[in-house]
Amino acid sequence: MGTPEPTTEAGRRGWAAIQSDPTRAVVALDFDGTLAPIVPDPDQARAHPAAVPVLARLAPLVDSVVVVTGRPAASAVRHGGFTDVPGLDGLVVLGHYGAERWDAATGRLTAPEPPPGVETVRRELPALLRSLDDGTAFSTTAGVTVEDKERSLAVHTRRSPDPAGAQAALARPLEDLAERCGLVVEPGRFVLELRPPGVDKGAALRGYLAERGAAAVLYAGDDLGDLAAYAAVEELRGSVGGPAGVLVCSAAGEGAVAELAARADIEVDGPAGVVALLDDLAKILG
Ligand SMILES: O=P(O)(O)OC[C@H]1O[C@H](O[C@H]2O[C@H](CO)[C@@H](O)[C@H](O)[C@H]2O)[C@H](O)[C@@H](O)[C@@H]1O
Repeated sequence: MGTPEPTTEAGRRGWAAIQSDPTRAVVALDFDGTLAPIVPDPDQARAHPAAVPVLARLAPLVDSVVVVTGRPAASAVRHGGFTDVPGLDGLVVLGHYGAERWDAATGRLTAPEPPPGVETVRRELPALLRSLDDGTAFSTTAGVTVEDKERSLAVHTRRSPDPAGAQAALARPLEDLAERCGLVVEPGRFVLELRPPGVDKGAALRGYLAERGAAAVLYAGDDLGDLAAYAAVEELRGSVGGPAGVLVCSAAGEGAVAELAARADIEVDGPAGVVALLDDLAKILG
């Protein structure tokens, strides 16, 4: 199969800009659902087997590769297998939507202290979930799991008998708890995350592109949290002198986000499709 073509004029300009001056192009990628296939247990997620090899071939051909993720940076590094990879010595991981940063070049992790509201949520969340449990197999909380991300807590419904129904039923009580604790609820693919406000993937990506002086960016994502990065690319590529950009949607699996697909320039079939696209790009640039 041939390389997918961007379907919009702006996307075609972005794709052409990456090829005309790859040394000023940034390849920015979400982790779960984009580099790593979605699995029921977040702790079992791993980068697609071909992801790290293709990134290692692509990174030396472009300005840089950056992973922009809702995971803690250390978690993405661990689950991605990003340490000590020849070719990925300049890799940057922006974790917790940009609140954290890991640099492969130094191995240094910058992770500010979580605000006190996170500890309050940690204390109160179990009782809140118990109060919503009616004791049946189809209870709102059946199969619901909590991922403690240190700076935030994520309530996952993917393993519920009704993932979308459980997510909808939990939204209001979790929003109330988040608000009382000075946090916000970040919705995602069968997940509601209670996290500190003030950062998003759009701001994280903008900051990184400015730091690199990028003339072009490819951004690939699959989840609601990626919409902020999409918005940043859309705004930047529409501004005079701003970097060109191409938006890739990694669309696959239950809970895939229709709005991303609608705004993307290129749609691919999950992490395997992302890897194939990056492989094509590496071949074009190599
Ligand atoms: O920004 P991302 O890298 O896409 O991270 C977003 C969240 O991804 C993870 O949850 C999602 O993937 C899990 C593993 O495949 C899946 O079980 C879950 O249903 C998805 O929502 C991760 O667990 C979260 O911490 C991230 O915020």
